[in-house]
Parts: sequence; structure tokens; C-alpha cells
Amino acid sequence: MKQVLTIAGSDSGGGAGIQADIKTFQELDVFGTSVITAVTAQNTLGVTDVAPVPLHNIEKQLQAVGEDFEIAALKTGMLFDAETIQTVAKYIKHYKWQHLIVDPVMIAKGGASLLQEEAKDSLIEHLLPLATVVTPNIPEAEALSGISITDEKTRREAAEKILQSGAQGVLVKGGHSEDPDFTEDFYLDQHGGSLVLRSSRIPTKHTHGTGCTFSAALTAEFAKGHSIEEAFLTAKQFIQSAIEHSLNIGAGHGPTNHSAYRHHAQKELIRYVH
Ligand SMILES: Nc1ncnc2c1ncn2[C@@H]1O[C@H](COP(=O)(O)OP(=O)(O)OP(=O)(O)O)[C@@H](O)[C@H]1O
Ligand SMILES: Cc1ncc(COP(=O)(O)O)c(N)n1
Repeated sequence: MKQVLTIAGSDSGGGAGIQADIKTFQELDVFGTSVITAVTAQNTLGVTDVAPVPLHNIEKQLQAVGEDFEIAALKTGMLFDAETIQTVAKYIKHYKWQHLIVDPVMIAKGGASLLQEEAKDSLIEHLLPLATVVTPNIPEAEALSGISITDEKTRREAAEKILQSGAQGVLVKGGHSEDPDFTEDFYLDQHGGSLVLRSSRIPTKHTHGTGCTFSAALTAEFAKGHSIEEAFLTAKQFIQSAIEHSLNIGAGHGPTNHSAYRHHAQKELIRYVH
């Protein structure tokens, strides 16, 4: 069984972060390991506390995984501060881990900061150059590029700017767009290759952890040897099912249903090159 790693924060509410990643890995038949960078006290109503894990312990977790497992693909989620980012980048290079998905988690849906403001530059300088794919949502793509995204043209410009960091590919997720009918995710790579996947927008507030789940699905598919196009398609279908069949758990923004992809037939996605 392929072994994968998530380096991210813990969500006590079980819908995002490490918990979403491990559930997704399990559903997609890969063996999930984890390095926890921060512990959040969180539920569907929001984040009430964030405790960073001591750096020494993060290093020990990275070594424990690196010394014993063959990591076929990995992802990063909430990294919280610049020191953690630099340490994580150091170990990714040390263990020569390939197929890195960087989900540049910055702000939780409820507004809580999951990455210190000054750590953004560190992310661009140290982690993005190692990334196979970086998966910002629209506000994150705007923050990383300094470009405001209002249409397809500015979305591409922002993606091109992010690629200047050295990441091999960028996938701008469309969950935050204002389109009432569709959500569209846009992939662009260093060679100008692009792919857009569009699905119908599901009218629901239960979208807690969609980005984490999506990037974990990409990681699992990369580990199994699939191409970016195949991995992107599976991840988009996985998240579409998870949102469509969400569970109505908690009083706020509920989690998605990580087992929906296994139980329900997939709908056709619209795909085009832009
Ligand atoms: N209402 C929705 N209906 C269908 N797909 C959605 C919806 N909301 C988000 N998605 C999809 O979910 C995935 C994650 O996108 P999104 O832009 O929400 O990421 P995110 O903001 O990083 O997520 P989060 O911060 O909640 O973890 C994308 O594939 C996006 O198209
Ligand atoms: C530990 C952790 N990692 C990531 C997110 C982002 O997910 P969302 O934007 O849906 O709150 C989160 N809330 N918590």
C-alpha cells in the first residue's frame, strides 16, 4: 500500500486539517501518516484556540516518519509560522520527498488566522519551489500573487505570478468565486499546460474542510502514480460527492462527507483548456 504524509494542523471538529486528510487517504486506499504542526480547538462554529506544537517535536515527528516510511506523496496544510515552514522545507529536501502538494492554508472559514502574516514570504521562498502543485483558494491566490482575481484573465495572471516562485504547477480553487451556478478550478503548469474543471455549485453552508479534503485526494492519487490531470479529476469528483452528500453535523459550517465518493455514482464534470 502506498504511504503518504500530511503535515498540517489538527481540527478537533474532525472536518478539516489532519482529520480530513487521514479520512480522505483511507477512502482512497493509501496509508496515511501525519506530522501535526498545531493543535486547534475548533468546531463547526469556529476556532477558539490555536496551540503551535514545539518545533523540536515537529522535527521529531518528521524524523520518525522519514526514517521508517516510504513516502510516495505528501501535502502540507496549516503550518502557522515561518520557523515551521523552514523546518518542513528542510526535511522535505533531506528525505528527498517527491510529489509535494502545498495547500497554502491562511485563514479559516470563520476568519481565524492559521498562518502568521509574516510567514507568507517564507512560504513563497522556502516551500513553493519544492511544490509539484500549490492549491490556493481565491483569497490565498490573491495574497500570494498580489493580484486581485475578478475574471479568467486575472485568475491566469495570478497563477502565472505564483509559478514564478518555482512551483511546478498551481491549481486555483473556485469555491470562493461569486458564480452562483458553478465552481471552477483552474490548473496551470510551468510549461503553459492548463486545465479547467467545472462542476455545479452545491447550495450549502457545509463546506468546512473542502480545501484540505481536495488536496489530500490529490496527494493520494499522486502516490498511486496518476498524472496531474487524472489526480485533479478524481479530487474534484471526490470533493463534489463529499459536499453534495454532506452530513449536517454541528450548528455552523458542517463538515463534508468523506465516504460519499465510495457510495455514490460520480457526475460528469465539465472540462476545458483555458
Ligand atoms: N458549494 C460548492 N459546490 C461544489 N464545489 C465546491 C463548493 N465549494 C467549494 N467547492 C470545491 O471544493 C474545493 C475546495 O475549494 P475552496 O475554494 O472551497 O477551497 P478552500 O477555501 O481552501 O477550502 P477550505 O478553506 O474550506 O478548506 C474546490 O474543488 C471547489 O471547487
Ligand atoms: C487545522 C485546520 N486546517 C485547515 C483549516 C481550513 O479549513 P476551513 O477554511 O474550512 O476552516 C482549518 N479550519 N483547520
